[in-house]
Amino acid sequence: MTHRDLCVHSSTPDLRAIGVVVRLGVDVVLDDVDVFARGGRVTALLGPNGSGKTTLLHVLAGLRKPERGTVLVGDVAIRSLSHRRRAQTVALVEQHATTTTDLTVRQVVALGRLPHRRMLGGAPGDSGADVVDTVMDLVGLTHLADRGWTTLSGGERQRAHLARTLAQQPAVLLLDEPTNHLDLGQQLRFLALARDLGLTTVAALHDLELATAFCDDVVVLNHGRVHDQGPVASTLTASLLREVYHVEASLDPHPRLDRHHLVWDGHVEEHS
Ligand SMILES: Nc1ncnc2c1ncn2[C@@H]1O[C@H](COP(=O)(O)OP(=O)(O)OP(=O)(O)O)[C@@H](O)[C@H]1O
Repeated sequence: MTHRDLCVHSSTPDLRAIGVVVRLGVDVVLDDVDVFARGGRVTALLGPNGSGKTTLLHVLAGLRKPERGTVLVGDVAIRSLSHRRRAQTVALVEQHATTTTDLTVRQVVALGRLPHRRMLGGAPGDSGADVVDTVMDLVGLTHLADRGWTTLSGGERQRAHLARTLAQQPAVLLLDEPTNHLDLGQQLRFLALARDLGLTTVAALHDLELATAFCDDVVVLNHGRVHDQGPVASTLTASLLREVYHVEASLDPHPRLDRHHLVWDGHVEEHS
């Protein structure tokens, strides 16, 4: 089994948020948000701290019901699906996912198979052992399969959470700051893997260089609104970076590679 065999869906659907409004306490945290993530592509979800990225990912995953608006996977409203069907369709790797358990790494990854097991009638159905083996190999954790979960380092846990999520075999993969515990090599491997899977992927990232290198499109949030969205290089303009991040920077053509890279002139505005 290879990573290509992991996709059990006949097509990779587009993901759309339409007119999403979320209020937390008295604050409107997402304000009439429209997002389009094209099927099979990797979309970076960018924006300053507190701009609404995690909240939007929870809405996209169907975990949070917006006050207004809807999320469509293909032409199906995500919240119209049963929990089980939703888990087979969309999977979220959380930013601060914690699992305190006595389980081994392999058992934690195997939890991702639960939405695919037959719940009634006694027949265990597909145990998905080959899927679990494949995803553990993909994230480079096979050698730690029998280790206790609590003995893993932060980066190893992050990779195991990705493996558990991939074991769900979703069509849509949502990642909340997936590289924050990873060393440089693991960051590059992780995002290359996410790209190569060919799923509809939305990844909240703070590292604009990684977003530029690995993502096709970007959605930029600011104060709970979509500031702009579209292909990476044409969307992350110097004026957007100034307005949203208050830095003097631009995406310039890379001198050696066939892509853009971030150039920052060293100036940064003080907090007002
Ligand atoms: N339970 C809550 N009650 C009130 N405000 C909340 C609540 N949870 C989150 N917020 C606020 O909602 C806003 C959006 O938070 P969110 O976590 O979605 O932002 P983010 O873009 O993911 O931030 P970061 O980059 O720092 O992780 C923030 O201003 C946050 O303080």
